[in-house]
Parts: sequence; C-alpha cells; structure tokens
Amino acid sequence: MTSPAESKTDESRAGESRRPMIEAVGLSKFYGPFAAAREVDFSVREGELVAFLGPNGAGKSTTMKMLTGYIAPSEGEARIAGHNMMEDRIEGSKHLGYLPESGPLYYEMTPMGMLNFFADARGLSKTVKKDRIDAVIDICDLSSVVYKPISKLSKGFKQRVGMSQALLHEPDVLIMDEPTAGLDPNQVRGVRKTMRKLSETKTILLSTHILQEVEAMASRVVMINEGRLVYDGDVAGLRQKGDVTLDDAFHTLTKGAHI
Ligand SMILES: Nc1ncnc2c1ncn2[C@@H]1O[C@H](COP(=O)(O)OP(=O)(O)OP(=O)(O)O)[C@@H](O)[C@H]1O
Repeated sequence: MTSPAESKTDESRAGESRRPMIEAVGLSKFYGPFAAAREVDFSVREGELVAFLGPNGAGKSTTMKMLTGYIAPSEGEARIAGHNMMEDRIEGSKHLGYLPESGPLYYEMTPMGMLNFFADARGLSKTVKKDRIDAVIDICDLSSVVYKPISKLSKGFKQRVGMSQALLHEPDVLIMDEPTAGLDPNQVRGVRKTMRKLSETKTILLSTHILQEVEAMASRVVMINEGRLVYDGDVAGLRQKGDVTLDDAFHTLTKGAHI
C-alpha cells in the first residue's frame, strides 16, 4: 500500500489543519466469519470532496452504512462532526445528509409532496420549511418536475430528488453511495454539476467505481479492496510505478479483483 505520507501534496498538508468531519476509526463489520470491512481507518476534513473507490463487493456500502450510523460496527468507531454515531447519533445526524445506494423515494408522491413530508418529519417550522424546500429545488434543479409523480421521472431526476431530500436540513456533511450509478452520460453530467455546486460549501464522501468520476470531482481518494484500506492519498499519487492510467492504478491496487 502507498503510505499516505508518500502521496501528500502541499495542498493536502495544508488541509490537515481543518477539522475532521467524517472519521472511520478501525471500522470492521463481520457477518459470521466473513469480514465485509476490516479495520478501516480514514478521515475526511472540512471542505474536502473525497472519492471512496473499490471494486464491486469491496465493502464501500458497508463502510458508509457504519459511518452514517445505519448499521453498527462489529469493531471500531464512526464519527460525524466529532459525534460517535452509535452513542450520539442524533447530534451527528444533524450534520449529515446521506444518499443510500437506492435512495428512500416514495414513488407515488411528487417531489414537492415528498419534500413536504420529510420536512414535517424533521420538525421544520412553516417558514423554514418553505425556504428550505425552495432552496433544495434550486440546488438540485428540480423546478421542472416538482409536481410530477416520482415514478414517472427519469433516473437522473430520481437521483436528484434523493439528493434534495438529503439536503433538506442543511447538513454540512454529505455521504453519497454511488450517486451516478446506472445513469446515462447526460444524467451523470447533471448530477455531477449538482455535486460540484454542493462541494463549494460541504464536506463530501462519494463512493464510486467509475474512475472518470474521481478525476472529474475529487481532491483525494480512499480505496478499499476486500474490506481493507489499500490507498489513501491524492489522485496523482494513485498511479504507482508502471501505471499509466487510473484504470491501471485501480487494477494494480485491487489485483484485478472481481474482473
Ligand atoms: N447483510 C449482509 N450479510 C452478509 N454479507 C453481506 C451483507 N451486506 C454485505 N455483505 C457482503 O459484504 C461484502 C461487501 O459488500 P458492500 O455492499 O459493502 O460492497 P460494495 O463495495 O458497496 O459493492 P458494490 O460496488 O457492488 O455496491 C460483499 O461481499 C457483500 O456480499
């Protein structure tokens, strides 16, 4: 594994003074004898957009579910904005917007109906609710579809509706599990545009196995393979001796797993 120290740039060293907003501290998850994640350690500092890479089945979703407090780690600790997500989940969740792999969408509702529903569930007051719904519709470019049933929307719009829901309470940390999976190139462009806008003000961990996504969006990469961390550093440092492209680097670090 390339040591994080070897791949650090001046920029990443300067970033070390910012506080960690997402922390995986020795996170493991066992299903019987099988380890879906094993002693995963990394952190994402305020303002960073970090890509979480790995082949299918590497343990990305499992790690993200532990980070968000959705499942309990077998070992280790997950912290959001300094809050332990097992002991202090409510406080941590105030800072966190989570877009799971298959977002929580209510297909018979319209985006407007769903946003109202989630705003009420979160206890937003009437005025705050209107302001926040207007804001997320704007950020996620949903104005043309707010009154259409979610079931009738394209995949790209569905994904942006999922994002809008995750942004409703104005979280400063976003964890997104493969937000562009299964989208066509135009839809990918739309979702990336939204994410770029979000990255100006938020700390983001974004899982993907699309390497162009990493080059297009991220300042740093955390990579896992078979549940273990295999790389933590900047995009340039990902390429090891002999690797010409990011595809080569991915193949080297994951030993061509699941290919
Ligand atoms: N509830 C579970 N019980 C048993 N095994 C599980 C469970 N959840 C996940 N796994 C296994 O853990 C491993 C990691 O799965 P995970 O979904 O975290 O991978 P991933 O990197 O997100 O993959 P993908 O890119 O395909 O979404 C896989 O082998 C998966 O089958």
